Amino acid sequence: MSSELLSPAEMTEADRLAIATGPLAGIDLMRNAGAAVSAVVLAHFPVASRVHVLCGPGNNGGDGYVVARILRDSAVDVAVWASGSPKAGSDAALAASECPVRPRPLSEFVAETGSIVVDALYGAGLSKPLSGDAARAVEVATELSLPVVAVDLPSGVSGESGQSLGQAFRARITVTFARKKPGHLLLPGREMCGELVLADIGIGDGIVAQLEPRTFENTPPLWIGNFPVPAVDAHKYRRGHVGVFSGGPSATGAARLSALAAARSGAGAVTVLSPANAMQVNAAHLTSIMLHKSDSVADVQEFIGRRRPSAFVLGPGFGVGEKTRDFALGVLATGQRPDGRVDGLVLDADGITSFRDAPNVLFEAARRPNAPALVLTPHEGEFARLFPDIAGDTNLSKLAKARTAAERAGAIVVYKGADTVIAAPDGRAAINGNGAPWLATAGSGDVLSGIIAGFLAQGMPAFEAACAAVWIHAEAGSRFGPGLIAEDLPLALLPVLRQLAERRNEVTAG
Ligand SMILES: NC(=O)C1=CN([C@@H]2O[C@H](COP(=O)(O)OP(=O)(O)OC[C@H]3O[C@@H](n4cnc5c(N)ncnc54)[C@H](OP(=O)(O)O)[C@@H]3O)[C@@H](O)[C@H]2O)[C@@H](O)CC1
Ligand SMILES: Nc1ncnc2c1ncn2[C@@H]1O[C@H](COP(=O)(O)OP(=O)(O)O)[C@@H](O)[C@H]1O
Ligand SMILES: [K+]
Repeated sequence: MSSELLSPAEMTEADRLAIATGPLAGIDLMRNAGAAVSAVVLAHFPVASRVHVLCGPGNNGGDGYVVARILRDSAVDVAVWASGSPKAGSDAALAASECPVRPRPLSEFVAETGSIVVDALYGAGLSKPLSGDAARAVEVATELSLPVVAVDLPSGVSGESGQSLGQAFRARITVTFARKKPGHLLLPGREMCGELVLADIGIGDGIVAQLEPRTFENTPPLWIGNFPVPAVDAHKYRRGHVGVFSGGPSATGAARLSALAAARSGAGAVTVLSPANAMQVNAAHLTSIMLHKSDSVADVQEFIGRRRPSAFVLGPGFGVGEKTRDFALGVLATGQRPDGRVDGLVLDADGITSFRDAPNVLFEAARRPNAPALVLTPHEGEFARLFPDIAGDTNLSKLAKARTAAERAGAIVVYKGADTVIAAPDGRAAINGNGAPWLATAGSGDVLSGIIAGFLAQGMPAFEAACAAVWIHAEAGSRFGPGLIAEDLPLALLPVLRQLAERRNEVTAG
C-alpha cells in the first residue's frame, strides 16, 4: 500500500475524479466502502448479539446504510439510528432506500451490553462539534463499553488534524478508504481510531497520483531508495564524517550519545569537538569516536578545512548563548567558502533555544544559496521558542505547524513527540506512527540527532535522512521496550538497520 496521505478535501477530490473517470459511480464506491466495513464487523464480532448502525445525513451515513443492508442479509440482528435524512437524489439517499432496516431517530438511541456500534455519523465532512444526540450516543457507547467500528473516522475526530472538536467516539477498529488521512496518525486521532484498516474501494493509484499528494505516512518505502549502503570500495571518509559539538565538562554525555548514534548509523568517521576544559572527560569516555579541541569559530573552521566533515550536530548539552549562535552560523556560512563546505547541520536542543530571540538570523543563514541543509529537531517546547506565533495558532494542526515552520525557516523541521512530523520547505511532510512511549527518556532526542547527521553525512537528501532517522529511532525504541534508556538506543538500532540494508539491496537488485 502506498504511503501517501490524503486530506479530507483531497479525498473528496479523489472521489470526484474517480467517478468522473469511471467506470465506478459514486454509489459503487459507497457500496464497496460499506462492504469493506461489513466484512470487518463480521470477521471481528461474529457473535455480537446485535449491531447498532448510527447513520448521519451525508455520505458517511450512506456507507452506514450499506453496512446495515449487508449485515441484515447476513442474518445479523441490525438496528439503524439516523441523524437527519440524506439529501434527495444523493448516493446516500439511494443507499438508504436500498436498506431494509427501518431507521429510528438517533435521539432515541438505546443499546445493550453484548452489542456493537457501527459509527457512520460523520467522516470526512465533519464540520462542527457533535450535536446533542450524537454526543449522547458517544456516552451510551462509552457507558456500556460497547466496541465501536468507525466508518472512515470516529465521528468527532477531524481527518485533517486528528483533534476532536468536542465529544468523539473511541473506536475499537476504524475502516478507512483508498488512503489514510492525517487525522488517523496525528494524536489524539490515532488513539481514537483503535486498529486502522485501509480498504481498497476502487479508487486507483492513478487517480491519487493526479492529486500529487505532499503528505505521507513515514514508512520505509518513502526513503528506502536513498538508504545508504557502503560501496564495495568504500573507505571510512567516503562513508561520511560527522562532527558533534560537546558541551563543557559537566555536560558532555549528550554529544557522546549523538556521536555514537551517528557512527552506528553508518558514518565512517565521527569526531567530538570539545572545549579545552572538557577534553579530559571526553577522552576518558571515547574509543572509536575521535576527539578534537575546538573553542572558537576559527577552531571549527580549521577543523572543517582539514578534516572535511560533511555533517554536524550542534545543541545537545552545548549550552544556550552567543557561542552556540556563532558556531551554528559559522557552519551554515561554509556554503559561501571555497574551502570545505559542509552538507548538513542538525540543530537540536540548546542549538534551537539559542535562537529564540533572533530566529530570523538563523533562517536567513539557512536560506543563503549553497548553504548546508539545516535540520531543526524541536520538541514541543523548543518549537514554541522558535515559532511562537505558529505554535499558538489553534487553527493549525501539528502537520500544518511543521509545514509552515519549515517553509519559514528554509529548513527541514522534525517536530518531535509521539506523533513526530517531518516537514520540508518544499511542502513535503511525513507523519511518524511507529514510536512508543519508551522513547520518552532523557537523551533519546540526542540519539535521534546523531542518526540524522549520520545519514546526512552519507549523502542522503535531508528530508529523506530525517524521515529515515525518525522511523529507525522509533522502531528501535519500540522493539526494545521497557527499561530503555538512551544509552541502549545506538545498539538497538542494529537489527533495524540490518533489515533495512537487506531491503535496500533487494530494491537495488529488483
Ligand atoms: N463521495 C464518495 O463517493 C464516497 C464517500 N465516502 C464516505 O463519505 C464520507 C464523506 O461524506 P460527506 O462529504 O457527505 O461528509 P459526512 O462526513 O457524511 O458529513 C457531512 C454532513 O454532515 C454535516 N455535519 C458535519 N459535522 C456535523 C456535526 N458535528 N453535527 C451535525 N452535522 C454535521 C454536514 O453539514 P454542514 O457542514 O453542511 O453543515 C454535512 O451535511 C466519507 O467519510 C466516507 O465515509 C465513501 O462512501 C466512499 C465514496
Ligand atoms: N510518547 C512518545 N511516543 C513516541 N516517541 C516519543 C514519545 N515521547 C517522546 N518521544 C520521542 O523521544 C525523543 C525525545 O526527544 P527529546 O524530547 O529531545 O528528549 P531529550 O532532549 O531528552 O533527548 C523524540 O524523538 C520524541 O519523538
Ligand atoms: K464515522
